[in-house]
Amino acid sequence: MSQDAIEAQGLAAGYGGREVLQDVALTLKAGEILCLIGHNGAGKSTLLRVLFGLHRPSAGSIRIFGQTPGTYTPAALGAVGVALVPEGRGVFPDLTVEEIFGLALWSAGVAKAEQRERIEEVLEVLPRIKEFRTRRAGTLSGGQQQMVSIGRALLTRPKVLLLDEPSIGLAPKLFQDLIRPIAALRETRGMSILLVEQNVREAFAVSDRVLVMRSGAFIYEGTPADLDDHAKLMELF
Ligand SMILES: Nc1ncnc2c1ncn2[C@@H]1O[C@H](COP(=O)(O)OP(=O)(O)OP(=O)(O)O)[C@@H](O)[C@H]1O
Repeated sequence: MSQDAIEAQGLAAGYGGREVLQDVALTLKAGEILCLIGHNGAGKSTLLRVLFGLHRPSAGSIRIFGQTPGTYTPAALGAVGVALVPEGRGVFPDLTVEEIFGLALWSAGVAKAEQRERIEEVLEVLPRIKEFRTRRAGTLSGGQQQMVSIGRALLTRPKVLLLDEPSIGLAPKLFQDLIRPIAALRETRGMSILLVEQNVREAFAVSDRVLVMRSGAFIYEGTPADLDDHAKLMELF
């Protein structure tokens, strides 16, 4: 039985008859940080949505730790330890950070007695959330909202984290401060991370492997060091 975190074969998906992903095969190894890059519209978000059961593929198969969940829905994926942090943060602006976390724990069915422990765990990874935990999300900066969005995903103790362009709207230093503690969860918890990013410098610094997508298919696979050559990267991107 495969112990890869995600193993997808022959994935195809699109919108209204227009194919966006074509015959995509992807393996995310257990405990690996895999960076997915590509130009706008290449299909990266569509792939994450397919992997998280938000968009139904027209062909292909997906296994999570060697198993195919009975129903391939976000709830079923959440139950086997997959979490998605979508592009654009998606935090409810009128709720406080504590309320957002409370809602996430409630929807994940975490018993009241365990909720505090889960929140403390997240605050250990992202301690700066403590500074603004009683504030409404709509009043927070982009970086703070991104922290809340990732923190909310961590509350479910995911084994596999799908991150869709967490650097959007963040200064490079802020993104570095955010991504490094998340990447460290690979070491401390064996978490596997699929990171879609445009901020190549910071993303490569934490990644084991890189996939480049163009027009719905992978055109290159290598290590961050292989892509150190700026000209090569530009040619692929
Ligand atoms: N809900 C949708 N309905 C119709 N077309 C869509 C939808 N979402 C995405 N698309 C189209 O699918 C293609 C791939 O989009 P996708 O968002 O997956 O790319 P991406 O690589 O994540 O790009 P970006 O970096 O801009 O987010 C694009 O042509 C986009 O316009």
